[in-house]
Amino acid sequence: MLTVEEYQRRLLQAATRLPSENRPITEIGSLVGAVLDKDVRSAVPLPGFTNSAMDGYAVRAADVTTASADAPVRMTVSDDIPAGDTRQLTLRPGECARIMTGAPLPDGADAVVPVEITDGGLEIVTISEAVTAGSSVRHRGEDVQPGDTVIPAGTLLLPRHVPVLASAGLTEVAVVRRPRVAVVSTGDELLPLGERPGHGQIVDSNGPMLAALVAQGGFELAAVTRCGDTGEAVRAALTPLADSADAIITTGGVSAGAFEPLKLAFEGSGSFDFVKLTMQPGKPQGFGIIGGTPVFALPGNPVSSLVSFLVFVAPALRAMAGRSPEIARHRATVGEQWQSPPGRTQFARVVYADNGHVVRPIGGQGSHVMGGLAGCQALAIVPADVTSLSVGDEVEVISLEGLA
Ligand SMILES: Nc1nc2c(c(=O)[nH]1)N[C@H]1C(S)=C(S)[C@@H](COP(=O)(O)OP(=O)(O)OC[C@H]3O[C@@H](n4cnc5c(N)ncnc54)[C@H](O)[C@@H]3O)O[C@H]1N2
Ligand code: MOO
Repeated sequence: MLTVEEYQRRLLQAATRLPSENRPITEIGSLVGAVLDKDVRSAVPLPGFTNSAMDGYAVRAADVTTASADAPVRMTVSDDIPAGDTRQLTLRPGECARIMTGAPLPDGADAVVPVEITDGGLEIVTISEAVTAGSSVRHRGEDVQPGDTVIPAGTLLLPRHVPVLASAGLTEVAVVRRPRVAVVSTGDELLPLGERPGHGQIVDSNGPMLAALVAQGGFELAAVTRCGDTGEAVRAALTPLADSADAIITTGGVSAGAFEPLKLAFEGSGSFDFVKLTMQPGKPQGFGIIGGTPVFALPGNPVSSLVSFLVFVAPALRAMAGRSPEIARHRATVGEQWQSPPGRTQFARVVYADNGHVVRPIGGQGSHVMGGLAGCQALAIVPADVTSLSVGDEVEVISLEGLA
């Protein structure tokens, strides 16, 4: 038997980072979740032009230094400058221009008087407070200079990176290609979604669940298919996918039964290993390489498949995508006691209390319990040498509430 950590290391060794690809900036939405392969340097200054930070009046600060509530300054309003105004304007001495947030400051102006300290006049405006030079002005290049690195290589692109990426004057971005993942459910008992199972049959739920986990993890789906319980059926399903996908995930057919199709297809081939792990759920696992493509053969029980994906497959896919392999964990306090099997790392289904600081087990830890799976919010990781959790103990937890 191997430990969880030993098996994780074995799979990570086989997970090589995928090559870089240049993607057009117009596909920026689909770049979120990818890792930058090269520094992003801005081609332009940001802001690109000096502009107003407030709705108000563009002025020379020197013209309003005496303005106060008791002695307001009255000025001629020479122009209206909305955002998007592309004219090159110059302010004449003694005049001001009504200006909106984000509109280009006219030459000659060096401050903006917010509309709130004026009477809002359209032809003549009365200003009742002084402003200093530079006030409410955003200067060209004050945020970013051309050539500045705005996002370093190795960064996982998130929504917060999008504004600067969109504005940096680039046409392409180099990112590590994200793995295209094929999902294959094995089992003669499986029916497609929407069909009503007869006696001995079930709907394939692992396929759609893994497809959702792949998408949630930020990877691409190459295919979601099913195949029957023979070695030939498995080989016929997997061989073409090895060409079109960067990784294949199968479920079922890896334990000790008389008809274990993954084992029938690949055991003894030299390219596949079937192992038992000191974990619960997720004990039987297989891993192999077909035509250069890694194949993660997960156990068929739905809970075992989900846990195996998070613990073994997600880290490997993340490494292929150039990301750090570890998926996020946090610590929580046990709020209700439970038992864990001796000699096994248990991934216990728990629910949160106290904003995620406290976890409680949910009833039914069987690997087939789909209702219980739907009801849990997190997996608590109980080390192999711990058999009993008591109220107040600390455990590490993988949240199932957010994105992986
Ligand atoms: N004699 C032994 N029996 C079993 C052992 C063992 O060590 N010795 N291990 C048990 C454990 S632990 C697990 S986990 C399962 C793993 O079994 P397989 O990976 O071979 O999976 P199957 O037998 O094909 O299916 C198990 C179970 O899951 C259901 N299933 C399968 N695929 C799907 C799917 N796509 N969607 C929904 N449900 C699925 C299947 O109908 C079975 O009920 O083996 C134990 N047995
Ligand atoms: O290890 Mo199996 O995955 O317990 O049900």
